Amino acid sequence: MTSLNPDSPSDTRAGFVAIVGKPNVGKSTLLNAFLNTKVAPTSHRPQTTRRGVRGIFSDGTHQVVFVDTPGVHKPKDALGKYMNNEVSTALSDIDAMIWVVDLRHPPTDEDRLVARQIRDLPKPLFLVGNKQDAAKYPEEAIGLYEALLEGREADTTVTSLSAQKNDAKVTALRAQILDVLPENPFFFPQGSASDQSREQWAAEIVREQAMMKLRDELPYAVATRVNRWTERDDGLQRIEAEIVVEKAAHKGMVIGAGGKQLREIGTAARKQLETLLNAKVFLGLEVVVIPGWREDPEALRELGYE
Ligand SMILES: Nc1nc2c(ncn2[C@@H]2O[C@H](COP(=O)(O)OP(=O)(O)OP(=O)(O)O)[C@@H](O)[C@H]2O)c(=O)[nH]1
Repeated sequence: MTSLNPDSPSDTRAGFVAIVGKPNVGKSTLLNAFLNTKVAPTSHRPQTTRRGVRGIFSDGTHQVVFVDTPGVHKPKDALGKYMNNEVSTALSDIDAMIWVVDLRHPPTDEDRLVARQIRDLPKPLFLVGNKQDAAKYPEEAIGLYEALLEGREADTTVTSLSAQKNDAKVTALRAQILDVLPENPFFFPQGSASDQSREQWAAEIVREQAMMKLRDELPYAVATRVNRWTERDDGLQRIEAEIVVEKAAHKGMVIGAGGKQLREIGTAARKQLETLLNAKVFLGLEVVVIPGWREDPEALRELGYE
């Protein structure tokens, strides 16, 4: 890998670390906890993450580029295939990997799928048992996950924690990860937290809120994009965004009776954006139909899934 950042301090360690695991185990929550900020969307719904979002943590001498990945699952459509492909891509050129599992439950077939993908990769692995706060039998559970790595020869470190509580264990794990990074110049400037544009990031915040509020299959049939972002002299951030649905019938379902649901999504997203940007935000939201976008390669590309 070559340095993208000519201003890197000397004698540095830097590398890429993929965060993998089945849907809904807390990968994005862990990424946000490592960075103490929100770079990736999280929700109670599986498959919230669609792209390999990169979150960057730097101290004076180390830089780790975490690559959050969509949950590994059996794909049902072109979007699902793209999501699984993001995982394979993330694993293809990394310096270490984090496998996140949910300690509240024993392993499932999806966990076994992930274990098979990573077991023989000769890179340091951090097995993270997450949701310890809500697990009844965390020690038994982590043992079951460890057993799926039987035969693995490369370094494995096992930790149980609660990403949501973001306690000292998260900081300790981050320090252990920094320790295994190879000697490299920094890949990004010291202050960067993510490689996403602000528009991509804000679109993900809107999608997160839409996914939390919509029901049934609808959360999976929406995409979001920000088309315009202007800053007024008084600091107000004016963001124009679209919620994309697959069918005309879905449009009304997103908008809701009298526009109530769209207003709720917009208000929740605006509040998040205001907190995270520490600025007043005007968020304009429109719902548009791109028929069958989840199966349409061109539409997928246009929506940033390429
Ligand atoms: N109780 C508890 N819940 C957690 C913890 N970490 C994450 N969660 C919750 O688990 C859910 C899924 O979290 P995400 O971070 O979106 O999970 P993910 O693995 O990135 O999900 P995908 O997008 O499906 O791949 C959310 O409702 C989180 O609030 C934890 O430490 N304890």
